[in-house]
Amino acid sequence: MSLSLTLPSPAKLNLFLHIVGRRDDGYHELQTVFQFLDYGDDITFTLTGEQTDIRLAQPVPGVPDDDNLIIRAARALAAHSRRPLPGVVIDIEKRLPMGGGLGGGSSNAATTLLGLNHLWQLGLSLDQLAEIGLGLGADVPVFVRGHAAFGEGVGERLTPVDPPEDWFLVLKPACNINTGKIFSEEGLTRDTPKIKIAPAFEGDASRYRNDCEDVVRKLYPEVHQSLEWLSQFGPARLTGTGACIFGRFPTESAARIIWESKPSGITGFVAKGVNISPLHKKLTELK
Ligand SMILES: C[C@](O)(CO)[C@H](O)COP(=O)(O)OP(=O)(O)OC[C@H]1O[C@@H](n2ccc(N)nc2=O)[C@H](O)[C@@H]1O
Ligand SMILES: Nc1ncnc2c1ncn2[C@@H]1O[C@H](COP(=O)(O)OP(=O)(O)OP(=O)(O)O)[C@@H](O)[C@H]1O
Repeated sequence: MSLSLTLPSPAKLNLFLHIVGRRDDGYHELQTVFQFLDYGDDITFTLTGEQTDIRLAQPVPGVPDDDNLIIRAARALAAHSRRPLPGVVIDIEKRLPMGGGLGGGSSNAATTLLGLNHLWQLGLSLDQLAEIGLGLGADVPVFVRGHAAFGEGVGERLTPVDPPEDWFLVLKPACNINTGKIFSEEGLTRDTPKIKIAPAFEGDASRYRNDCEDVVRKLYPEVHQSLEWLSQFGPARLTGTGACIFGRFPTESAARIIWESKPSGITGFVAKGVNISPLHKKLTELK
């Protein structure tokens, strides 16, 4: 077995996001479809001689190591296994914007859980890893399970779905949005009627929407302007609580033509929507 392993940590999109209620603990009940993108961070795990010494090769700017979801995931897994384990140095190549609604931190946690389960040869099931992941964040379980899904509850009740694997243009308006702030806004829609069954196909833009969008447009003019610009070319939507927005295109070249004409000052990327996570594809190849 190799002592070093590099694994993808992909982005997710919320193809739609409905807020259907609020739990007693204040958390919002959602209905959403998660699809992965073939674009994200890369994480390299290198085993060291020292016993259960878990550290980052370099910090993620703005995130103290003890708060980093990579470190928290590795420690949670080590605590669960309750035995001495080889130390590990973890190096991340960050491409996903933070606080963008692309689930970067949650994806990093899931890649760490699956990567170290493999390298440490713990043999935990996806169910066990998803449960550990849920303790780290509501978006972690879908990244652990690795299949596009209709998510309910706070996103932990997952039903696999297969939306079309189209191309997306993802734009990051020049602002950062705090998820907690959006969920605490008074004007947020919280009573969208529940969909009874997992949508077989998310193609009808008028039936499904992102309930955070109106509030985010009002608070962040940059997001409003980007949505107005992108919606000239077809339906444009917010992912998660933003700030990233996306448009869907049938081909890569169609998405790239629009990307070339984007207004200055906006960053972003073109990526393919995929129903099997690139993380799981890579792990299957290793077996
Ligand atoms: C919006 C989504 O990205 C959709 O996929 C996720 O539900 C966000 O999940 P997450 O990143 O794990 O969210 P956190 O960063 O833990 O949430 C920050 C804060 O947002 C609020 N929050 C979050 C998720 C949720 N379903 N209801 C909430 O009310 C809570 O006050 C929480 O303390
Ligand atoms: N490894 C990590 N990568 C990115 N952010 C991290 C990481 N560990 C902890 N964080 C913290 O998590 C916060 C949210 O980051 P993340 O990239 O997951 O946001 P997001 O894309 O909006 O996610 P979501 O869609 O789940 O709301 C960051 O602002 C940062 O403080």
